[in-house]
Amino acid sequence: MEFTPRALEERARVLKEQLPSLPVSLAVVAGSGIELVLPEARKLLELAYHQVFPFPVHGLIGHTPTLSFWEVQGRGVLMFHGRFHLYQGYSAAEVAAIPRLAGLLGVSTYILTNAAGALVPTLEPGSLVVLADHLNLQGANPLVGEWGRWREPVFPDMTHAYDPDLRKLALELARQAGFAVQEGVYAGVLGPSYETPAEVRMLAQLGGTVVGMSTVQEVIAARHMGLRVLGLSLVTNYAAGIATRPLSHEEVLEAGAKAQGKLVKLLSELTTKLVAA
Ligand SMILES: O=P(O)(O)O[C@@H]1C[C@H](O)[C@@H](CO)O1
Ligand SMILES: Nc1nc2[nH]cnc2c(=O)[nH]1
Repeated sequence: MEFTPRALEERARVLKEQLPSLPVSLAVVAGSGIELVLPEARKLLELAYHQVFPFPVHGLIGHTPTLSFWEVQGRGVLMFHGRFHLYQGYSAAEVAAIPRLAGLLGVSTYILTNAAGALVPTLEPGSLVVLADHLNLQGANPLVGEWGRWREPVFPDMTHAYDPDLRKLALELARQAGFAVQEGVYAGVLGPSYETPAEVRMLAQLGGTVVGMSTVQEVIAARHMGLRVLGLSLVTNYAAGIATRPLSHEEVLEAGAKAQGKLVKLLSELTTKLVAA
């Protein structure tokens, strides 16, 4: 069955009845190998994605597809553990379902994390990139067709897709959490094969700092919903041709696990600051 705006609106209405009745202002999305918890908050509810989204959900190693609901200072925070990717066969509308659902549930700020490869040799694995912009090279856009007509604006401006104030705050808190951190541009490709060395050189020449297979569809949909966006790329590996060994998803997951402590600290500080704002 086709996934329509009506189906998502109906699911949001049902979820609102199931979720604790706290004002929700923030959603956080965990990328590959990134396990997120909020040590100083209370987890009130956890739902498997098949209970959350009105389309068939199939998993991927490195993602536990659940939505958890946390209470932080009397406010609700949604944590999406795992995302949908085009390369898994999901449509652009399905990939964009997370920010759209978050928006329908009352979220105003959307924080996404992802695992990405470094396009420049100076960016070491384990470091963090606060996204300042992106290149959508996936050949898709979640606003094509009826989803684009679903709400205004039909032609959303993407000049400040990644919120400048959130970027500043994230840079400061990431340093405090112990990350080597810089701003950069995310090159979003389709995958699932990793790049060739020639493609990596091209992406760097196009202005990319990191490369990954997610994020851009979500960010376009989030901006269309009027959400403020913060994008954080954990550099899990050097991209092909810069890397001295073959790339693997296992290496990506390992790097996520290694950075877990710092990421949890950063996300915890960020959510505390943002719910209080
Ligand atoms: O969901 P993210 O962008 O974190 O996942 C990245 C891209 C691929 O799914 C995978 C490649 O190893 O990691
Ligand atoms: N496309 C792509 N996605 C990634 N996700 C984590 N590392 C990489 C990479 O090097 N390339």
